[in-house]
Amino acid sequence: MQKMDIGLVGLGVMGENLALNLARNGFGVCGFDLDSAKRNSFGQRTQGLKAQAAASLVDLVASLQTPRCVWLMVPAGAAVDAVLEQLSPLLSAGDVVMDGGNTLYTDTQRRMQALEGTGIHYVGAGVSGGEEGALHGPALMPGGATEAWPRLKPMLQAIAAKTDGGEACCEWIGPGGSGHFVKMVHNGIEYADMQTICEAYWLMHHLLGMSPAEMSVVFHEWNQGELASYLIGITADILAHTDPETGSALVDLILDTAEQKGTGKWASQIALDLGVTAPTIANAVFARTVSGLHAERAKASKVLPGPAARAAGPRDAVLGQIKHALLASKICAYAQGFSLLKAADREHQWQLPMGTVASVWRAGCIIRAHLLEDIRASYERSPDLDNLLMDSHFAGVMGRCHQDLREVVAMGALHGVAVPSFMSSLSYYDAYRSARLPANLLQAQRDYFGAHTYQRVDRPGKFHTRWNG
Ligand SMILES: NC(=O)C1=CN([C@@H]2O[C@H](COP(=O)(O)OP(=O)(O)OC[C@H]3O[C@@H](n4cnc5c(N)ncnc54)[C@H](OP(=O)(O)O)[C@@H]3O)[C@@H](O)[C@H]2O)C=CC1
Ligand SMILES: O=C(CO)[C@H](O)[C@H](O)COP(=O)(O)O
Repeated sequence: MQKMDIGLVGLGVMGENLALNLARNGFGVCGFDLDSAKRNSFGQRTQGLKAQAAASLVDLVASLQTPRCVWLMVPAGAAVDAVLEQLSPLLSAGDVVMDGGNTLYTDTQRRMQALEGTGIHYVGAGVSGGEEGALHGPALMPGGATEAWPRLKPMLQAIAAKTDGGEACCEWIGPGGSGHFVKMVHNGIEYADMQTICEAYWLMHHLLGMSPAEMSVVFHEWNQGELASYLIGITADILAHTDPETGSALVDLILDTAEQKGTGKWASQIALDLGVTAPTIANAVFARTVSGLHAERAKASKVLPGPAARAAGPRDAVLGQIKHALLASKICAYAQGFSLLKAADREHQWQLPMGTVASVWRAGCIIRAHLLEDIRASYERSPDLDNLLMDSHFAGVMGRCHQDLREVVAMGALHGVAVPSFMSSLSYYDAYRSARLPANLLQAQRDYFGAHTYQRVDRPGKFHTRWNG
């Protein structure tokens, strides 16, 4: 029997579509899922293609050409460990295992260590693009055992999304857990991007009294210019969608409680661990957590005073300001994400290719956006850029947009509309561009109560003062 090129474990939303994508690109795929219904569905969907469903992991391994290549697309966490426990004894030195789930990068590092000495090449790959992307072209961010790359490269680059210039959105990221780290940062930016768009929508609703259909037209228009991105595009589609049963805009009927699987939280936690300032990303996570307090918020809305939102200025002028605020906030979120990459790179010595990361995110993934080409170009100009905001192009855009970001944050504050992402982006921007901050007073406070010492601006050394003596 003809051997297959790759085995795919986990035939859920992503796994089945990735397997189909591989098969359509001419690679032989053997799929396995614990759920027999999913195995049967896979068999049906791949009829006529070089693909088959295996009844067990043993059968899947037996179906593969050597050195074998197995792609895991099961839920992150315990399921990956469970699969590896059964799978690794069936494999030999030289075989490749790639986990494409949203795995915490330290788990990937732990699994790599556990496989040390077996000769199995372990890879942690970021995969983005959702169901559609998996089928038609995801962005792929593989990292881990470099020996695996020659084996994976032809398959992954064939199925990956392509930019308008035909470049595959899949490149080798680096060693260790770097592929999964990059995907986690992608998701942190995704959280920030989504929350900022939600705040723009909410301001249009409260301050301009716009209907979802009217907003859809605006988002559609914005999607033609420098804000062009997948998330702006799907927002335009969502706002135009009518519920067939009630005739209302479907978005108005959705419960305002956001769920999360953890990647944005990890990005924020790791930013704190690495001492990276990432408030737009962290506030996007907090915006989801406060949305979860549905019943409490309902009570508080009747007790806690605040201004009532009312009409704010001429529609076109306010929309122009919100558009600029969105762009400025988006740039701040990317700046924070790339700072996180830079800090992790320093910590782990991964030699992360920043321009390549931006390049891989240009198509296929959820944060794909017009602006990623500019980010790629800025890291090409200055690979060691301290902060994306310091690139001349982005400094110019911020110069053009920061005043409108201020106006929009002020509007939110004055009208009692919560805009945590806009606000934190502005504070991030203002803090970063301040040659002096009030941390001198903070150091004095620390020294006052805890004799923690401080440094002076006029002479070297560490100093302590008896402040109340
Ligand atoms: N959905 C998305 O847009 C994206 C998801 N991801 C990540 O990809 C991974 C998979 O996501 P997704 O496809 O959405 O998840 P699904 O839940 O749709 O699919 C996972 C599949 O794995 C199966 N499975 C679980 N344990 C095992 C096991 N031990 N052996 C074999 N199969 C198993 C599940 O079966 P059963 O249901 O019976 O448990 C299920 O069919 C996750 O880590 C996710 O975070 C990454 C990018 C985008
Ligand atoms: O990785 C993804 C996209 O890039 C997944 O869709 C992920 O599940 C989104 O995260 P969350 O469920 O926390 O919103």
